[in-house]
Amino acid sequence: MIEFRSVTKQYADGTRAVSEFSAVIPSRKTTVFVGSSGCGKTTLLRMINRMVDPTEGVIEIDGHDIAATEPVALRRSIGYVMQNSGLLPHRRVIDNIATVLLLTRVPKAEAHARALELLDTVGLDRALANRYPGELSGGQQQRVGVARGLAANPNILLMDEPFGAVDPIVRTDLQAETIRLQRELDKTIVFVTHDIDEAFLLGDQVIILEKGATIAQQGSPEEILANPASDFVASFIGADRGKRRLTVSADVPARGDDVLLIDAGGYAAGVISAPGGKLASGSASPKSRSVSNKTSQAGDA
Ligand SMILES: Nc1ncnc2c1ncn2[C@@H]1O[C@H](COP(=O)(O)OP(=O)(O)OP(=O)(O)O)[C@@H](O)[C@H]1O
Repeated sequence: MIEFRSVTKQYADGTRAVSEFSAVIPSRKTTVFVGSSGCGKTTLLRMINRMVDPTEGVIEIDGHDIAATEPVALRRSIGYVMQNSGLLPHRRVIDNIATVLLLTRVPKAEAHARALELLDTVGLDRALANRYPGELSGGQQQRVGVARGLAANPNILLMDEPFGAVDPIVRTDLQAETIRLQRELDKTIVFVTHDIDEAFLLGDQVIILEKGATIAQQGSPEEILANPASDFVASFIGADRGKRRLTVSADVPARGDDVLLIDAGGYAAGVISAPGGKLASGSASPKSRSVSNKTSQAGDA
């Protein structure tokens, strides 16, 4: 569990990026910070691994104040995936994935063996191991970025707008992979996005933020959709615009932990079955939770 208690971050130039933020991020679930540009999402995320230190307040991981943990050690123990993958261009895929392991003095042969396993984990062919990042597609690069984030087998994985730069079809694949990985690997994932649909799809807990990382609403997608806490939230989730109709489906019987992915037209794009199920394209199956994002043609101009 990660706990923020009255955390404030004021940068040297006086910008108050985060103001007295308090929240609990449960273990082995996905929590999504979602909000407009500049509201403080990345600052919140980076305070978890001490890339940024708070000005005030306390952040605890499993009851331990992280201020007492040496920043480099903390950073290496927490996976981090960023937009544009952040891969080192002059290092092969296998070396990029193995970076943290090699830094922590894991023998090279062992680090490379683990990197190859991780290619399997993120659904990439091992034949890509010797390529350079520039020889991969954007979606493949992001998968390598996720593999690198997982290399040290961290309990916590931080993901900062990881799919912001890929096209919508690849993005849907990567989102499905993230759900599958969370189920298979049981990590605590903290995910940042400005895309509310992505937040509702991936998040067990969604925290909608306004400027200064002020919490507009915090809850499960179902809770937020059923009861937007304010006009701001209603507007942010698109509930009052007629542009999107976000609905919670109560009429479909639950079966296990299946998740139905619904495309922009409101059709079933696939089903992810638990545990560890693969995406089954086009099959419309019952689900325990679905967040439909039905985009009406008329309102989508
Ligand atoms: N190093 C810094 N020095 C000064 N101000 C900063 C610094 N980093 C971020 N900020 C400011 O803090 C505020 C929050 O930035 P942050 O990057 O956390 O927001 P964000 O919600 O992640 O935005 P985006 O979605 O655009 O990435 C912004 O006003 C930003 O300009």
